[in-house]
Amino acid sequence: MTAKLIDGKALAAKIRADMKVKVAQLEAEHGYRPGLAVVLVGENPASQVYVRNKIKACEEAGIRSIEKRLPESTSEEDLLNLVRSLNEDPSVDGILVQLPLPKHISDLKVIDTISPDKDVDGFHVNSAGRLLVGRPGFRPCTPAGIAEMLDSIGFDCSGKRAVVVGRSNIVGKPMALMLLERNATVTIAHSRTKDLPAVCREADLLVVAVGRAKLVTADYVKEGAVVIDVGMDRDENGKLCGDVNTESVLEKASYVTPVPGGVGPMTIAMLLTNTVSAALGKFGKSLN
Ligand SMILES: Nc1nc2c(c(=O)[nH]1)N[C@@H](CN(C=O)c1ccc(C(=O)N[C@@H](CCC(=O)O)C(=O)O)cc1)CN2
Ligand SMILES: [Mg+2]
Repeated sequence: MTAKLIDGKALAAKIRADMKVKVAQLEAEHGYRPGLAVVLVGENPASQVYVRNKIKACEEAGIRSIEKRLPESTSEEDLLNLVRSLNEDPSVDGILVQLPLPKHISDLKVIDTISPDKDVDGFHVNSAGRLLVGRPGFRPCTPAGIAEMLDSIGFDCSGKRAVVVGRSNIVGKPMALMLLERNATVTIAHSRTKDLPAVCREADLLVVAVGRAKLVTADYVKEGAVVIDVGMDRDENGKLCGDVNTESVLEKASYVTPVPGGVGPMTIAMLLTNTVSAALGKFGKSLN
């Protein structure tokens, strides 16, 4: 079998265009435009790129972005106070604090200070709990984007074997819960899993989010499986690549997501979706 690539860039562009329409409708009906606060602490080069792309995506969709750039030396208390002031600001619908934060700041404290109503990253313990018990709430953007990609190829999770490699709070764990919600039989594999290739070969759907360049080769893949690559790594030549050796896997999988141009752009599209959803909520409306 020769796999097809799932074009995340094109799907993200479509979702962003849909959000632009929703924003225009909201403005026409209520004279209100959604606002996203984007908080970046320090000068991590990758974070600067992601934040720039998020702000650009907001602009194109008609979402106001409220940029807050703080120096690396910012104290935890100052950052918490900024988040508290954004919580109180009625023109801010969503608050995004770009991760990773500097070492002297606790990610958890900052995330848990964000008002759950404005938690468009879906990282707050309230959002995580809602996902766990199947209640509506903000879903983390990367797994939500992957769910959209699966819908786009007509992949029905029900009864399928899904293996999620990686157990982070922002990708692996929420992804596993979202697949369970869609009635897949889900395994979470991680660095202590014995015989990882054999576990992965059980999967009809393989989601890899471990941060190890080109770890997954054809030997990990069942014939016809769908392979989702969440990695954002560098190969031996410093070139951007994922956790999946795409070339190797292409011969076995039915679908593979590329890096770049796969899951990454979907993460940003879903951030816009969550922000529009937060703003609609203010007017007693929802996206669907
Ligand atoms: N507050 C958050 N922090 C982080 C998140 C997040 O969702 N919220 N996720 C990642 C980084 N991230 C978004 O913030 C992100 C990473 C990558 C991409 C992306 O589009 N990648 C491109 C390639 C970009 C490049 O050339 O370097 C692609 O895959 O095509 C978007 C968003 C950690 N932090
Ligand atoms: Mg930290």
